[in-house]
Amino acid sequence: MLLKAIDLENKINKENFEILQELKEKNIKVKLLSIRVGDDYGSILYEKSLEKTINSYGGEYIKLIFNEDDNENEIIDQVKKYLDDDSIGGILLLKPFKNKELESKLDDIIDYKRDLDAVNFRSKAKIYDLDFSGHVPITALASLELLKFYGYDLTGEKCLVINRSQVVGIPLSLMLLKENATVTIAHSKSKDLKSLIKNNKYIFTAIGKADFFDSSYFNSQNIVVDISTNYKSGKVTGDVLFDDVVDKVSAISPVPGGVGRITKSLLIKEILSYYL
Ligand SMILES: Nc1nc(=O)c2c([nH]1)NC[C@@H]1CN(c3ccc(C(=O)N[C@@H](CCC(=O)O)C(=O)O)cc3)C=[N+]21
Repeated sequence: MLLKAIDLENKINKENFEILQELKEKNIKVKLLSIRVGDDYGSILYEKSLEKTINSYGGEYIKLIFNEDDNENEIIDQVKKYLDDDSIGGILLLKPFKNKELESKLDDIIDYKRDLDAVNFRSKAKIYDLDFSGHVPITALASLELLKFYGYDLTGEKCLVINRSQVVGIPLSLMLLKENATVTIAHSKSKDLKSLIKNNKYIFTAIGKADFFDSSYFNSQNIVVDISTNYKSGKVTGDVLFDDVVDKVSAISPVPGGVGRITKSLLIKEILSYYL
């Protein structure tokens, strides 16, 4: 089965437009601030996707872009200036980038209420507590929502998460735990990914290597959620060599047209809630 985004995306977008109508009546304009340091491909793609969407909502997209070697204090000062503007309903710090010290400082100046991807220490503490009532990392949420939309119940199921980042692997693993799944976390240094994949039913991958997993990795029980957006030969592609794998597995989400599209719609949903 193909776990495509379109029906769930339409459902979320419909709800979003209804909220937007309410906001328009109150003369409220939606404003999103994103911060990028460096030139990560997925981040640039996300920016383009968000820009189009925010514009279609008549909102405003404020995009801050810095180089990896820009002065750290200047970056922080610039960001702080925008944070004073409380007409901005959501703040997104795009990841990954190299400077971890700067990343951590930026994470924690983003205030909790507008912390769309739950990077601030208070947001993270709630997630650690398996309390997902505030903002949660949207890509992780999108992966889970896509499966739920197609009726999958993760209770007691073996799930393998191939990623250990703050915005994908860690929060997704905790969200899966909350769904009563049995979770294994793998990463770039994991040995024998093949047998790990064969020993699990649900495979969530965000290793960021274009077309890395061919059909030899999977069996007919696997349900594959491809979270990555990589670039290869002028095209957007996931971690899974889709054409080779699609007929072998039980279900797979495509890239593009899968998790990324849900992520974008859910981000809009999250930011709209600030203004209600
Ligand atoms: N803090 C943080 N949170 C993120 O969620 C995050 C991030 N940093 N850094 C970069 C990656 C990448 N990412 C995408 C989300 C949606 C699309 C998207 O809209 N994709 C569409 C369109 C792609 C196209 O233009 O073909 C699709 O897959 O169908 C792409 C990429 C979020 N990321």
